[in-house]
Amino acid sequence: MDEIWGQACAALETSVGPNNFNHWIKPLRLTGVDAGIAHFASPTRFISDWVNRHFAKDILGELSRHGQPVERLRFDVVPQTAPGRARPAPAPTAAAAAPAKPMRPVASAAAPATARVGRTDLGAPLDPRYTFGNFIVGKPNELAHAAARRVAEGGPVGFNPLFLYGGVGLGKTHLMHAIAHDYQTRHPMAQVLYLSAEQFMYRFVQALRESTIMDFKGMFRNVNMLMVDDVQFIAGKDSTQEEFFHTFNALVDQGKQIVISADRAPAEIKGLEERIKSRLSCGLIVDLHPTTYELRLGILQSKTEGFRAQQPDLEIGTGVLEFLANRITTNVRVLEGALQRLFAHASLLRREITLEVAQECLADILRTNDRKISIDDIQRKVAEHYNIRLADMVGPKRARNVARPRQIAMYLAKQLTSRSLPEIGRRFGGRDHTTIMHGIRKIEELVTEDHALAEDVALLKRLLEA
Ligand SMILES: Nc1ncnc2c1ncn2[C@@H]1O[C@H](COP(=O)(O)OP(=O)(O)OP(=O)(O)O)[C@@H](O)[C@H]1O
Repeated sequence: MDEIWGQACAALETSVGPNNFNHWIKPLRLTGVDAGIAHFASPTRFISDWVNRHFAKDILGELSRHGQPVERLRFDVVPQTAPGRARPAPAPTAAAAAPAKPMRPVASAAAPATARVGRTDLGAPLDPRYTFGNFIVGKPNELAHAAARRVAEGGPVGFNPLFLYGGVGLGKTHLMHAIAHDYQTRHPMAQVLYLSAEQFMYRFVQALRESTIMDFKGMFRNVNMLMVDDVQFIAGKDSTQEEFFHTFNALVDQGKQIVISADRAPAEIKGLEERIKSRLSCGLIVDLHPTTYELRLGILQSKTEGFRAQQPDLEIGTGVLEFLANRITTNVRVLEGALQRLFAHASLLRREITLEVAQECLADILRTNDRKISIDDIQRKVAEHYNIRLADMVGPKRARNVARPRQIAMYLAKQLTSRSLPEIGRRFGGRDHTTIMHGIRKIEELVTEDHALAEDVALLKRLLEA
C-alpha cells in the first residue's frame, strides 16, 4: 500500500505542483483501501476538506493508474505531534473549516472599542475598521479568509506561519488586522504584535543604536502572536533578516503563532535568504487572488450600506455599482476611493448618483483602468485559474496539466491582443510561431467538444475583459 501511495504521490507532485502537494497532499497518510474507498489519516479537518474539494479527482486518478482502483476518498482526522510542538493540533472547528459563503460579510465579533489592547509598544496601531465582519469573502480570498479565521481562534494551529500574499490592495493588511482584533477579543490577556517589516527594521536599528538589543529581543520573544506585514521589505537587508530569522525561530519553537504578508510567495522574493524562505514555507502559504467581478460588486454593496447608514437619503442609480465593479478592476483600494469620491460629490452637490454622474466624477480613474489586455495579464490569469506557476507559461514542461493551460493562454493572447504569432511565441519562452499556431488550433478544436474547457475559456475571457 505504501508503495502504491508513494508512486501516486510522485505523480501528484507533478500534476498538482510542488506547492499544493507539500501543503495539502503530503500531510496525508493512506491507511487502507476497502470496498472501493481509500482511507486517509489527515492531521486536520481543514486539510481533508480542502483536499476533498480540490484534489479528490487527481488522487482517485493516480491511485487507479497505479493499480489501486478506488471510487471515493474518506478522511479521518488524526492529529500529528509536530516536532517541537507541545500539544497536537486539534481539528479546526466547523466554522474555520467550512468554506466561506461568497459575497456576504461574515459574522464576527465586533471590532474592539480600542485597537490598542494587548499590544506591546513595538507594534503599529490596528485599524478598527479592518474586521472579519467588514471583510467580504469571495472565491479569490476564501482560503485566505478561512485560514485567517482559524488562526484567530487561537490554540495550536496546524500551520505556522500563516503566509498571506497577493497583489496591491487585495486585503492582506485587512485580514491581518482582523486576525489581531478577533484573537484579542478571544484572548484579552494575550500580546499580539502587529507591525510592518519596515517598522521591524526601524526598531531593530534603533535598538542597536541605543544598545537596547536585549530588550528588543525580549519584547519580540514574549508576544503570543507576531504579525509582520510586507515582509518583502527586508529582502537584501542582511542584519535585519538575521534578526528576523532568530525571532521567527524563537517564537515558532515556543509554539507562538506567526502571520506574515508579502506581495509575492516566499520563493519569489529576491534577496531573501534561502533559510528564511524555507522557514516561511513551512506553514501555510495562501494567495489572495485578484478580485472577480462578483467580489468587487459585493465589496461595493457592503461599503454603500456603510455610507447609507451615515447618509440615509443617499440616492444611487441602478447599475452604478455594477458599472464600477466592471470598470475598476485594479484593486480594492482604488475601488473604495472611487466610491468615496462619488459619495462626497453627491452629498456636497446634493445630487443623485447616476451613471452619468459616476462617469463624469470618476473620469480619471476610469481612464487609468481602461487599459489594454496584455499577454502578461493573460498568462497570470490563466496560471492562477489552473493553479500552476507563472513560470510554467514560458517553461518547457510538457505535462498536460501545464501544457493545456499554456495553450489556452496562447489562444487568448491571439484572441484578445493584436500581437502576431511570432510575437506571442517570443512571450511564451521563445517558442516558434508554428508551436503557437498548433496550440491555438488545439484549443479551437477542444472548445467545440469539451464543454468544461469551453466554459473555462469563456470565464477567463470574461475575467480578462472585465
Ligand atoms: N475582501 C474585502 N472586503 C472588504 N474590504 C476589502 C477587501 N479586500 C480589500 N479591502 C479593502 O481594500 C483596502 C486595501 O486593503 P489592504 O490594505 O488590506 O490591502 P493589502 O493587500 O494589504 O495592500 P498592500 O499590498 O498595498 O499592502 C482596505 O481598505 C481594505 O479594507
